[in-house]
Amino acid sequence: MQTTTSALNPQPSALKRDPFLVIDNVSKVFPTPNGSFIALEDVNLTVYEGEFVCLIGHSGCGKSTLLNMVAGFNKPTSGEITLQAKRITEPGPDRMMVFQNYSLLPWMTAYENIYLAVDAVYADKPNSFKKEIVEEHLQLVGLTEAAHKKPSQLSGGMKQRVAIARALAIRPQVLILDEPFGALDAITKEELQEELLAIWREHRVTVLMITHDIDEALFLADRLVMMTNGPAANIGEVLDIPFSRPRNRAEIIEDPDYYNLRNYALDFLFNRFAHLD
Ligand SMILES: Nc1ncnc2c1ncn2[C@@H]1O[C@H](COP(=O)(O)OP(=O)(O)OP(=O)(O)O)[C@@H](O)[C@H]1O
Repeated sequence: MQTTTSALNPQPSALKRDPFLVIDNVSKVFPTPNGSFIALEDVNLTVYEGEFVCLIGHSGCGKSTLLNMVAGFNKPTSGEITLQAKRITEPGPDRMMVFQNYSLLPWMTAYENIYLAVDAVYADKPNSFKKEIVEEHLQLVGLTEAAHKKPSQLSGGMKQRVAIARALAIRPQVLILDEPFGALDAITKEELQEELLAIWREHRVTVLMITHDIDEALFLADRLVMMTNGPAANIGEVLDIPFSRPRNRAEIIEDPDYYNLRNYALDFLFNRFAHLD
């Protein structure tokens, strides 16, 4: 069942808008040698245009399975996912995904990695147009100087900046991030969180992001979707994150609501839906 904690938070203005991305009664069953495995059951979520939504839940609860279906890599066994009322059945340039492991082509430079994606989507546009997009997005993530370096010559944070620039260069409507900062050190992670918020503010792209870090979710998200444990996982609760934007990390952690929300999410994960193993 999906609820919103009205005691802690006011109704977000987002709820008055038209639905943008709708996950409607979605279940996912995987065939396995031991029979069917129900990963997700009856998942419902409505996301509004321009929202930043984080998903949290224990390892193996089905977060990636859910976002892979939004990306179109996988199909629901039952139910449907729609973007602007159009059913998602396959991957498309309107939804771009960024993974924890960067997934850059190692033999290509940062520039070439982004160019390849831009070229695939804007094949019939002139070269000058495509080059301009690549340069604009390298600049957006502060990598103009490193444009001609290959992934092996880039730090983890730089590689993830390239991956984010590549995804945004396609100008998606939805940016899907699967634990994008999970492999980064704490300082780089905070820097990239700030950059992501600045980019999101400017592009007004709708973001769905998996994280294992409650503080990261509280800093970034408009809403935090908390998933129950699998098998047959679904959405346990959705927390509205009320902090005004632009957000300032130092101010947020001074806010008593921050600790109320943090404790609420911790209680959900480690008491109410503790991982038994
Ligand atoms: N192709 C598949 N075949 C069978 N089972 C699968 C398949 N893909 C995922 N699963 C199972 O579905 C469940 C959800 O997996 P998923 O990767 O979505 O979890 P997650 O919440 O993203 O985990 P993590 O946080 O560790 O990345 C797990 O039990 C997993 O073993």
